[in-house]
Amino acid sequence: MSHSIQFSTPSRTLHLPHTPLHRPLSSFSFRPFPLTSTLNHTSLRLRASSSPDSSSSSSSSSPSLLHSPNGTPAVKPDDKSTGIDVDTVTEAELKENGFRSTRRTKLICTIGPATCGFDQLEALAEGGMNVARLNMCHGTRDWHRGVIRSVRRLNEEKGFAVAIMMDTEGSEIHMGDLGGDASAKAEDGEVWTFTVRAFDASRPERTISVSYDGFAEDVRVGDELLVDGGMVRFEVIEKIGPDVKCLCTDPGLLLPRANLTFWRDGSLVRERNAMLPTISSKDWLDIDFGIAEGVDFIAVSFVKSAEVINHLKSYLAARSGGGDIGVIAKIESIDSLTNLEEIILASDGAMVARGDLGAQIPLEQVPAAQQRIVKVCRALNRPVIVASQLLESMIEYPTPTRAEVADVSEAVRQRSDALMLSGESAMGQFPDKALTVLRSVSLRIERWWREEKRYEATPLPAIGSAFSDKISEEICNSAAKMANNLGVDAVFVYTKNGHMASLVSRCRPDCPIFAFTNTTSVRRRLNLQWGLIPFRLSFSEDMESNLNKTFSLLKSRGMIKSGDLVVAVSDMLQSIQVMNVP
Ligand SMILES: Nc1ncnc2c1ncn2[C@@H]1O[C@H](COP(=O)(O)OP(=O)(O)OP(=O)(O)O)[C@@H](O)[C@H]1O
Ligand SMILES: CC(=O)C(=O)O
Ligand SMILES: [K+]
Ligand SMILES: [Mg+2]
Repeated sequence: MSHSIQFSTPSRTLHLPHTPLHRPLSSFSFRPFPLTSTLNHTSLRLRASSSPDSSSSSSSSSPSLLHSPNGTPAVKPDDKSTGIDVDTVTEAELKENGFRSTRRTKLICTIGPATCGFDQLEALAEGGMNVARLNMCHGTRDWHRGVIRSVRRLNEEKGFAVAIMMDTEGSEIHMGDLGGDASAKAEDGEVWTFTVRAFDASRPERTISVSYDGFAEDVRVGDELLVDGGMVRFEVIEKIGPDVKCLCTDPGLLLPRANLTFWRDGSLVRERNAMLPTISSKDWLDIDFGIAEGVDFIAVSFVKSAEVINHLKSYLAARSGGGDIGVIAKIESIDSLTNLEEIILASDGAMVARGDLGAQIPLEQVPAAQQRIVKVCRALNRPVIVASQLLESMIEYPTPTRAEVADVSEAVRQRSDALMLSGESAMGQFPDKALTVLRSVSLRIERWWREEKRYEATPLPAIGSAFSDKISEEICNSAAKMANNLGVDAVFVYTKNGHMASLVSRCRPDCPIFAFTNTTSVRRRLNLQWGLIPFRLSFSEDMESNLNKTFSLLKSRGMIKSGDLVVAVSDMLQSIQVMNVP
């Protein structure tokens, strides 16, 4: 006995015959309407009815149904029964503890000198890295190319779907590199020279180069100069041509290419900054490099408005043949907070870049800004990353502070999609340990959330404007609700462009979401989103056959077992099915 719920119009009842193969408990199927003028007269009617039970011949499982990211079967030719590509970490997690134990919060590692080797990258992937971030402020393009290719090789050889995020330098004011030094210590009372001169060879003692030619002109004696949002502070005491003499008033560690801001009478000086382009000419060259190397995301630093995002997206569409690269807006300036909603709507995701944000607004305002950005992203269905200083002390020490653990917990509790390591993984002494901390804290807080049954009080606003989008949204909302209420083991989502998967993820269901998609690039991009376990699958239009194949492949790998309860949705046939794994 099964039920189906249908959509109907006054003129026509749309009913999709359901052919259950796996003893479905129920099925709800409907198709999006063609977008015609009859839409205005559309009424929604829910009706329980008997579903015609036809014995469709299920196709037997194809050994290479699920492919590795490069499109080749991830199995050895002699292992025909297990043609499924999944990374070892997910597989082990699923086998050991079942669906419920998998981590939902995604983890991003900035790659730098501490982690750029193949073995180091592999250790990070094994440790749960979902996305590798490359900060174009540092390193040469050759260096970045080497990292990108290593990650790709890792994906191909081990079945990982680690995505690559390229982060633009932007044209804000920052220090130069330190002539090869990893850091420099500024002590209280010392006088340092900030200069727009370039050095030929070695850096003169207590001298720092500044990226912005107008610097010496713009600062005034008496201004306060903040490195990295106040990690080190100076007071401008004298200007001599291109050199600015500054007295250290708050000592600390100067890191290569650290951000610089200057303050006058308690306010950030930003007139000149506002004239600088968000995407500099160097950034455009980096973007071309990113397109050529096939990066998955471009994170745009110091976004001020939606315009620059739209501009970049149309450039990418023209250059890379359409939406293969996701554009992430970094929220790290006052302007980006002012124009938050329009920026997020224009983007494919956002980053709470707390490092620079904390240099532009008072530090005590950063937590509220973070909460707001996370909420807006969730409402508008864009993945959101919380970044910077999550485990800063772990650059030097093997254990985090209690405060850092509390900060990570809060980001997970806010249900952000991803957490990001910067210096901890790029140049810290304990990159693997920092990743382990992110992983274990995420798992613990996620479990706490489920145990406490802390469902969100506020419903998610409707976002789609086309009617078929609205249907997708309703299907995903309902599927997630059913998954929670029925206590199912997993939601399966079959999606071509990833949109349905993101809609399910947005609901943050209690169970993990297995996202099956037929392109490698979509698979990697889904790896940024909360709760999604992305697979590549060459699926057909026939959902029953897709399900059958998936079940047998996952079962043969011991990743699911008979009796597991699954809710399945798809963007080909807009339907919800609930069934036990046969
Ligand atoms: N590719 C790299 N090569 C060398 N060092 C790096 C690299 N990437 C990061 N680092 C080091 O890690 C530190 C922190 O990382 P990162 O600069 O990405 O911080 P961030 O505040 O997130 O950057 P930004 O605000 O510029 O995007 C840097 O100061 C630098 O010392
Ligand atoms: C990540 C970054 O750019 C910041 O926190 O400033
Ligand atoms: K950057
Ligand atoms: Mg920044």
